[in-house]
Amino acid sequence: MRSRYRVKEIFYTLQGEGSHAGRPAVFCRFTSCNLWTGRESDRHRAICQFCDTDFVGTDGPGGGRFSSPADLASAIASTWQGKDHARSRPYVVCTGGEPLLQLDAEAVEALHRKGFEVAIETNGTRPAPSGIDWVCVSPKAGADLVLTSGDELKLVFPQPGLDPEQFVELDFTHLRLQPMDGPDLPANTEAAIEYCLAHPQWQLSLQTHKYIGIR
Ligand SMILES: C[S@@+](CC[C@H](N)C(=O)[O-])C[C@H]1O[C@@H](n2cnc3c(N)ncnc32)[C@H](O)[C@@H]1O
Ligand SMILES: Nc1nc2[nH]cc(C(=O)O)c2c(=O)[nH]1
Ligand code: SF4
Ligand SMILES: [Mg+2]
Repeated sequence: MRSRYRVKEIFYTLQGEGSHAGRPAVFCRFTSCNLWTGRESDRHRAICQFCDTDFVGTDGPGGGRFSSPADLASAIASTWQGKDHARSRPYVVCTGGEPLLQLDAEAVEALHRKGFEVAIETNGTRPAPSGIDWVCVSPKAGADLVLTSGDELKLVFPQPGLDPEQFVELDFTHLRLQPMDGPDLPANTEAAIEYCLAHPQWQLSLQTHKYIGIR
């Protein structure tokens, strides 16, 4: 029980991506992923090779090991910096790494008790506990998708072997294409724009935090 949750970092910023872009949020980045070790020397043999994130260890700002749902929720609540207002609830985005290797119903309940609306960013390869308020699934080529419903499907584009068409009949409210960051970002952005213009059921998601220089 000493380390039920392993967390790389907890920080307060604006959600940069997807339908909630611009919304103030605490990000809780869980350590570890099932599609990459996180070591650069392993990237070429990973299932997911384009990851833009360091999720190894518990050494980031606010990171650590938390022994209970209440401890994790307290750390997240103490990172929220927004003033109380009737029009908004505190918002936490659980990400990683792959948060569904660790996030359980008890943690979600503890966050709700602290007054949080709970969102998740997941690769969709593991089932989600009940109670999460916003589920964003980002499928990865070569990984089986088990989470086939949610609020938002955010496809990193292009991914050889993944055609956006294969996701349109799934049970997601919003469909988003997010250009793959990396050396080909300009061309990937062009391609995503072209795809959305021709297939208006898809909307563009930009990683706005990278453009404005925040975390
Ligand atoms: C770092 S992942 C962590 C959450 C989860 N493991 C996942 O993949 O959804 C957070 C988001 O960043 C996206 N992402 C990761 N690398 C990216 C890249 N190079 N370009 C664009 N989006 C990327 C993921 O697809 C996901 O939507
Ligand atoms: N600002 C900001 N927005 C984000 N949306 C999803 C992120 C993630 O890494 O999961 C992320 C992130 O790392 N930073
Ligand atoms: S599944 Fe998510 S955290 Fe894991 S390597 Fe891919 S983008 Fe990174
Ligand atoms: Mg990120």
